Amino acid sequence: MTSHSFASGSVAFIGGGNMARSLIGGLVARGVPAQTIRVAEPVAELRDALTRDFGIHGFSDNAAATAQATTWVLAVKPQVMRAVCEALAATAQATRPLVVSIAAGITAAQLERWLGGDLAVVRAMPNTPSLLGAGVTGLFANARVDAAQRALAADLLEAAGRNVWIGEESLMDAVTAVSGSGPAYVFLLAEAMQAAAEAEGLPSEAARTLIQQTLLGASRMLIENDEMPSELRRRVTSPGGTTQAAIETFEAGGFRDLVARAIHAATERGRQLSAAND
Ligand SMILES: NC(=O)C1=CN([C@@H]2O[C@H](COP(=O)(O)OP(=O)(O)OC[C@H]3O[C@@H](n4cnc5c(N)ncnc54)[C@H](O)[C@@H]3O)[C@@H](O)[C@H]2O)C=CC1
Ligand SMILES: O=C(O)[C@@H]1CCC=N1
Repeated sequence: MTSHSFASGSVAFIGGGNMARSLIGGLVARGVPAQTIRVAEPVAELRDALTRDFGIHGFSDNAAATAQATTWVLAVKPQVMRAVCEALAATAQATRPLVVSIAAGITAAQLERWLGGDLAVVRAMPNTPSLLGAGVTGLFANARVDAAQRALAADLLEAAGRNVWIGEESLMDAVTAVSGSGPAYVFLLAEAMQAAAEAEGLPSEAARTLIQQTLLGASRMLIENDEMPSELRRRVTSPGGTTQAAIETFEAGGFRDLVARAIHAATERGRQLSAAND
């Protein structure tokens, strides 16, 4: 951690599911003292696993978890966010924490309103590679977030990977559609490649290794070569060769348009989640 550690206060996670687990694991791995991390999770097995694996404090009650915390991370599903916030409004008004939400769709204004108003809110959109410290998080801060709180939120999410600050909140639904959901698109590609490889006669295990290492190697080239994807693709594509045959098939099938429509659908769903759970 940098100088903005939570040693002066503590961080309370509300909801101890998949994403909270990834973020908590990242914080502990980066040396944040476990005794400064609290989690409220109603499912006893999940709560016990978090306290056992990371040595953090577990609570079944949200109010108890937040009572001593200067930073709250709201990590419940969008569908329960309003009820969770409204039940914590009195505590929020009494203690004025920095509120960080990772929920898809739910806006900073909604969170502020449900928590009683006039609060510093950071909306964050991490992704599951956070578990490995290889995540990326889009962050938006409302006007009440000061420089120290901004640094605190950045530290919190940097434990999970890289951060990208977004100036306009309306773009957070596009962030969600690109990087929040994005790992699933890569996994879908891996599933489709696996099925196609087996259809061509490759043994399952051999195909698995070929696909895993291809996705890893291509991702590393995207980052480490720092060249446009189109240029990297050009170098794989010999004229009249095998790659060209595949790429022409993708293009003829409307691959780019399909990706655009998928990301648009995810962006729209983010907006709908905001309206549906208001
Ligand atoms: N899974 C992902 O890839 C990502 C998820 N998100 C967001 O993170 C949030 C959580 O998602 P996941 O971790 O995937 O879901 P999850 O279902 O694994 O975790 C949510 C947890 O909240 C607990 N919970 C339910 N009601 C509660 C309450 N009243 N008080 C406290 N805890 C309660 C549940 O028992 C569950 O363990 C969602 O809002 C989602 O939009 C954001 C980025 C990526
Ligand atoms: O699918 C979802 O709604 C969440 C948000 C981004 C990834 N998972």
